[in-house]
Amino acid sequence: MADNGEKIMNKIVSLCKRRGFVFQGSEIYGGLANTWDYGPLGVELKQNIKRIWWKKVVYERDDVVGLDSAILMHPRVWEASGHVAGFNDALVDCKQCKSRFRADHLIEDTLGIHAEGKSVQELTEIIHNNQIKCPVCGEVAWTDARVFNLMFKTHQGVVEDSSSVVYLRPETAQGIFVNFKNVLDTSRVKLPFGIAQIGKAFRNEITPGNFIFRTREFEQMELEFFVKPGEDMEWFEYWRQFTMDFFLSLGVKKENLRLRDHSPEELSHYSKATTDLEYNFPFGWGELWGVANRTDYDLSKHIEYSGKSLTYFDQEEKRHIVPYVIEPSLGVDRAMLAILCDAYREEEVEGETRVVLGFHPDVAPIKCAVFPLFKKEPLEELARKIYHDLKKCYVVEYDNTGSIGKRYRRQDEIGTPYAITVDFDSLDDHKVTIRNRDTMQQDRIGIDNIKDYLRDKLGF
Ligand SMILES: Nc1ncnc2c1ncn2[C@@H]1O[C@H](COP(=O)(O)OP(=O)(O)OP(=O)(O)O)[C@@H](O)[C@H]1O
Repeated sequence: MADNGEKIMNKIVSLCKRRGFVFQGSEIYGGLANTWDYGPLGVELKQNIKRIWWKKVVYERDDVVGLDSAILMHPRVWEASGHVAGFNDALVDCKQCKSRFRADHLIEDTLGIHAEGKSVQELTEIIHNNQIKCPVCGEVAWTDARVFNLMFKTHQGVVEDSSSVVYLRPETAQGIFVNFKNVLDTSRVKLPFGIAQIGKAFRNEITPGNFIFRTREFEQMELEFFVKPGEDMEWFEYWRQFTMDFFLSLGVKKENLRLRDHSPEELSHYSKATTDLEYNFPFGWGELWGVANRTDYDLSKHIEYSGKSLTYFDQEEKRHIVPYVIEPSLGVDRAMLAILCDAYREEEVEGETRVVLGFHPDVAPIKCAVFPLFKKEPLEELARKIYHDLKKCYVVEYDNTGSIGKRYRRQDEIGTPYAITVDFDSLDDHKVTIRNRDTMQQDRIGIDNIKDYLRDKLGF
């Protein structure tokens, strides 16, 4: 990571901890490596991201329905999907310092070439032929690359034998495929249609890191969009563009987003075309949202393994078909990190640095703050009344400690778009001062107009 990128990441991580966005997991026990807990503001930010995604992908459309399937599934699901045999990453160890790396990442980071999808033999050769140095100790002393299955295995019930093995799902998608028929039979959906789901996924990543970018437990927002074969590439293009538009609509800067198409060698075994929406994180470009044309691979495999008919009767053609599927898959935690990184800025104001999270109002954890100018009655009484009244519509915070300047800074730092100050004049003229986070401009408005004002400015 470039020095500046590392500095910015450190600032974001420390802000997240200091203000209650993200805490180290199990911190009082020394922490469990690469686990993170979302604090009071983090959970709001995360919920907002999920709610916006659900609104855009499910509620605003008439061709997508929702689902919430179980994390633990029949082990045959993962045999059918190819995860038991093939959900592997290749790892290499440095014999000198014992550091462990994901082979494709080691190659990408040191040689700058994409190595995803290459065989262990190919990865081993590239590492040896290029005499890649260990990023930790600088030696060239690698083991051969070897595969490692990323699924977490556990046991269901009291007997721990091979018949009780279950996996923590490594993606939410398979829960959708196995419910394809249930949804078809109960929802009167017609092709093209999608099934959306938000939920936890688990991968025993070889090298987790970069804060909440890569963890072993994370959340996904996945859509499986079923289409007629032959219409798949059209829909692939549609969802590819959707991903970019989604983040632009949340105010994420265009120059920090790019769509990267996978080369034929990089494509997963099930995919006809894949594009990643990538974000320019402080540590470099990274995948945010993967869009894959999974063809009829998954449904066909489940037909084969379950013996059940997972077909769709095409009324026009009067025949059963196995639909193709386009999958846009977005990580909640990565989306949150991208939004945090994009929103973070430092500005010089009157000789002081102010830190701002310039969140789009839709994602901002707190929409408005209410301050009494002084900690005194009847100022507080009026301020509290305004606060309680606003709470019925928005997530609002009340703050009566420190100077007004300090209180503004505290709200800037957590991305609150508006702050209202109740002063002595408010008692007579029934007006308050409302201040915009970004322009720092202040308007004097009637107390009765606060809700209209906010609705107009926030857009909801
Ligand atoms: N370990 C993880 N931690 C956090 N989010 C993840 C993780 N793995 C995947 N995701 C999220 O789920 C989305 C879809 O998963 P997908 O299987 O396409 O990822 P992937 O290609 O394996 O990711 P990567 O190449 O970064 O390992 C990703 O775009 C990402 O946002």
